[in-house]
Amino acid sequence: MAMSNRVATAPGGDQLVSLNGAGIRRDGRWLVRGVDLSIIRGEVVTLIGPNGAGKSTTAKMAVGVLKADEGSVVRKNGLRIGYVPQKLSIDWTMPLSVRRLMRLTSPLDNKDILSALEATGIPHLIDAEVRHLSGGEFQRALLARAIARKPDLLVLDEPVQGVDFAGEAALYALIREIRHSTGCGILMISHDLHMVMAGTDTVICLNGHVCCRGTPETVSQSADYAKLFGGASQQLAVYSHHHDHTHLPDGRVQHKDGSVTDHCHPDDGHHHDHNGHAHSHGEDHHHDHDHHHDHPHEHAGHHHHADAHEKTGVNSRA
Ligand SMILES: Nc1ncnc2c1ncn2[C@@H]1O[C@H](COP(=O)(O)OP(=O)(O)OP(=O)(O)O)[C@@H](O)[C@H]1O
Repeated sequence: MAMSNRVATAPGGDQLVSLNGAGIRRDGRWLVRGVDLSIIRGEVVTLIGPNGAGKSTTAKMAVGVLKADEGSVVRKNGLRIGYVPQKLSIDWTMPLSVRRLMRLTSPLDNKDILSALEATGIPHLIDAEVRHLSGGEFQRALLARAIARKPDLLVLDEPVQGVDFAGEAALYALIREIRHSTGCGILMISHDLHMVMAGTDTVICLNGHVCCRGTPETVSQSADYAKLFGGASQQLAVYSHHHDHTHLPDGRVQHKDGSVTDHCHPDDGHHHDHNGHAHSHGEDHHHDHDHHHDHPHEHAGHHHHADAHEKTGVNSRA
């Protein structure tokens, strides 16, 4: 039986949002239930879980787009939230510039718009048509829109969908950098397990309920996690041990000693592609980078473009 959502009172300490036994019920079925989670300033919490596990539903409860049918959701008074939803509904027949997209959900002056676009690496696209953006550029624009509000809490629902491999790494690096420079808390949903592990404090594994939680290391060793993710869980440990360089938004590579080069070093830790297989540097990896610099529309991942646009549009609640 659904209980009423308790009136929000400010959580203690530095807690930005806290869900306690929160659940959403639709058409006589619990989409997700019994979710306990809280996020403090500077913390990155990542939700993982299979399709339909209730990750987006949980994010929407945290943001306030959905009201919990059971349990409570408490947001800090005056909390500013930057939200990148998984799906947006944009009318693609209407002309819409990046600048206007940024202003749809909050009043922003040109300076704020430009500095957010600079942070996500696409200031040159400020007057570009949104429908002409590549998948990765579109995600960067959405992220810029979310950070331009100078949020205390960033909620990112699959922020790298449709983004090619090099762009994915760069966007995750950017998200980590935003956390460090602003001290905001981040609630993130991701399917890219190996990618998020490096930048996550707490992982919550959902499957209609919280299946397991803890540090990335604890969760990756949990039996429940292994059951849900099978083989992918094995490859994760390999990645986290070998991650020693970061891809910057402009495609260059920052090494653990702080130096920046155009490409990876031959002895850099290996990445994994989407199947979790390591690939050799100097082959497809260089290829990715060259394309990243010169032909942003010809990325290996460009086939996601239409899909990303189909799945995403503007959500006025963001
Ligand atoms: N308004 C709704 N009415 C009925 N069912 C819904 C509604 N919204 C979501 N669902 C169902 O709730 C379940 C959880 O959806 P949710 O979008 O939260 O999953 P998810 O973990 O984010 O999945 P994915 O990884 O595929 O994005 C799904 O089975 C979905 O079909």
